[in-house]
Amino acid sequence: MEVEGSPVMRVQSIAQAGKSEVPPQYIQPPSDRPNNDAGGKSGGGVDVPVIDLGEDSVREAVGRACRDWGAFQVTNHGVPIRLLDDMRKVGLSFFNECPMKDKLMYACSPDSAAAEGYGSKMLVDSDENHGVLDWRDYFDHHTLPLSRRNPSNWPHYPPNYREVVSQFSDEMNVLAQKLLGIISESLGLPSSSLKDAVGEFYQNITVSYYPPCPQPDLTLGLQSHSDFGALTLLIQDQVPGLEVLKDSHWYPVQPLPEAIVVLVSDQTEIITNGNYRSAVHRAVTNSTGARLSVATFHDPSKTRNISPAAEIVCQSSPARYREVNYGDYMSRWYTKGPEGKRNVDSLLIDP
Ligand SMILES: O=C(O)CCC(=O)C(=O)O
Ligand SMILES: [Fe+2]
Repeated sequence: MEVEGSPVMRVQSIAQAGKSEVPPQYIQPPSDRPNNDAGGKSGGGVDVPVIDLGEDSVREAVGRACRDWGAFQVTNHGVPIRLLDDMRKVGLSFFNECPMKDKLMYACSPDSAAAEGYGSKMLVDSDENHGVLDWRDYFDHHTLPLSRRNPSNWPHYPPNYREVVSQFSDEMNVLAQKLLGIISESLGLPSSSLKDAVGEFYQNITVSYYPPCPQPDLTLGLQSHSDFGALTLLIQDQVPGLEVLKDSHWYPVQPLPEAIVVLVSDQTEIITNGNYRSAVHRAVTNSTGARLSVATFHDPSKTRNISPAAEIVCQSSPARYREVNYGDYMSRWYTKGPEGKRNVDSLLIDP
């Protein structure tokens, strides 16, 4: 029965029906299609940097990557590789092995932003977003602070699912804190600067499942956007799909099973007064195999006001961004949609 609007379609069910064409709602306008960027991909051997966190010059390397890309991969990060593998494994089992009726027991409300559970549609319905759908299903978990973590809202299958997600959440929290410290130091700030500006982490973990798509040239797994929080950590499986925009070209992020992708997000751009800009990224689809990624978002609390750090703003470099309440910023993102643009630009004092 239809409750409100049209029922949510599960991309996995559409893919399993085996049609040679995707429904029209999934077809991107020509300007947003993946092959629009002819010749840009991996141009001249340029790649999203891979940084060994154990190396001596880590601050310089992180600073350069944040400035040039807003994105990098880290190795030697201290998170057990076994846990990365387990996280991918349980995520995949939920999508591949749970019958649809079980998955639907966890369906999240399509009418509220960032609701926990099984979803297929990122934005809330509104007149303001144009509504091409992503070729993706996902499961969103609220993981931190611990008062938000309720594992009984998460899949009961496979049996170790909840335990693995809890451990993964804790490890990502430690790594995100460490990275905010390094990023602060890379700007010549005390290591606690960014952490103090963000406050207690609100952490969400989204497992994204991109089924094979019969028309990868016309669709996107996830439309172009920058993440709206402070710092995103992402792991992917061996199937490529994540791309980062740099100088108007899209660069694939090479799957490295032991590495963790770091994406500078909008609040870090504001706090660093634009010294570091958030990474615009998207996911493309392919016709041969499903792809899985796990993104861990570290955000301020909704009540927090975010503005350029006092240590950075001085007479010679005045604030370039207006102060914003994080909760307001987030709800605007979910109604308006990213539309391939950086919403953070709307806060620029002198665009
Ligand atoms: O699947 C990916 O690699 C990208 C996921 C992502 O960007 C997101 O969930 O915000
Ligand atoms: Fe993202």
